[in-house]
Amino acid sequence: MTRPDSSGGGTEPTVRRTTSQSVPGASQPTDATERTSWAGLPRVEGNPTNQGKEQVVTEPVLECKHLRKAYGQLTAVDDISFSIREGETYGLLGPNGAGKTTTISMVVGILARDGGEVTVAGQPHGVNRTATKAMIGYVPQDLALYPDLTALENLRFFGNLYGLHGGAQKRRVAEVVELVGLSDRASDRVDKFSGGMARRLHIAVGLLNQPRLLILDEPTAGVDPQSRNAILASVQQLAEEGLAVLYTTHYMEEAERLCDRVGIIDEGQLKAEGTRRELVRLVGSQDEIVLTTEGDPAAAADALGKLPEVGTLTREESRIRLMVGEAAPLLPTVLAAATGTGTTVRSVEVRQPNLEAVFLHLTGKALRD
Ligand SMILES: Nc1ncnc2c1ncn2[C@@H]1O[C@H](COP(=O)(O)OP(=O)(O)OP(=O)(O)O)[C@@H](O)[C@H]1O
Repeated sequence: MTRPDSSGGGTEPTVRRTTSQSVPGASQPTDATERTSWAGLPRVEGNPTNQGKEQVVTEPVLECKHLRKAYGQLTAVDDISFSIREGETYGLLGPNGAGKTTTISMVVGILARDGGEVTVAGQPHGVNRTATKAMIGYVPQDLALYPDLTALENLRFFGNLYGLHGGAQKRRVAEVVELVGLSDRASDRVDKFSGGMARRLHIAVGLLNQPRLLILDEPTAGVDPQSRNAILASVQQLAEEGLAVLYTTHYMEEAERLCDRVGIIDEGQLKAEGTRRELVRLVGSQDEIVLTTEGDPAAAADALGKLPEVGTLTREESRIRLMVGEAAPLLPTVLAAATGTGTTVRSVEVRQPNLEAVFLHLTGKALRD
């Protein structure tokens, strides 16, 4: 399922194509209301990118400008800029070796950058900046848990490192355990956990310090579908409650399901950035409607071909394929035209262009090459 975005409504796509394409800033919020966020911070309702989500008027929680990192002759990150606002989930989507981990390592402040700037909540951030690091929760790709301790013992250990003690620690540990859905396994040793449960605990550790920015590096790599769903649901909930989330993945489906905006990264460069709809517009693709009919498919195809909204139409026996702009609002018209000829429509399938197609378009290769 893809979350709605605010790029519809007949407006032109705002994706700019440059070396690194970007959608600047996104639209300004209109309906701001104060409330308290999950992180305990005052926040303003609203999200710059999603209709149906809340809009935000604060400055970006994270702003990266012209990040650059080379390993010897290899430029692993080449002039990458992006920003993330409160309540927004930003996905870095790219294949293995694209530069995702190098980028987020600089954002976290565990890798010195060769160039560029990072600000967290408006403050300069870097390897030696503890004040801004305290606002970040980082969940690295490799698990950093003690297998012979229970989940609770792990959380208490990391809580102590964060300076959380006594009642505050107890409350926070209970909150994060609940949030990742591990309350009933909290007293079990981690070496008894499935890979997915350990990943969820790993996220809980990253949340202990009530971060404003949560950074997750491929958190679903190698986990079972149930844990994957639990992880995605937790991340979604956290973003809804006000966290800014930076999420790297090479799974297109996750980027589509979870992220308000996606940056497509390849060979160290941000090739494009925007909402799913904005990115898909780059390809210029149309939705495809496939009807399986019974009765007189030729007559149905004839009637459908006369609809002004229908572009290319092809028919293979009882299957009729139509290329249209946006399929959803057109379905009643399409069905009425087909059945108006006395033809029965057995099934309707809508296929939308996806980020895989965008990636192919921008880089000339498949995401999973
Ligand atoms: N410490 C290092 N020394 C030398 N080269 C490195 C180092 N770390 C990463 N690289 C190289 O930099 C490039 C980007 O790597 P990076 O790990 O950032 O990619 P990634 O998109 O996170 O990939 P993955 O999904 O496999 O983690 C790759 O070519 C990688 O081999």
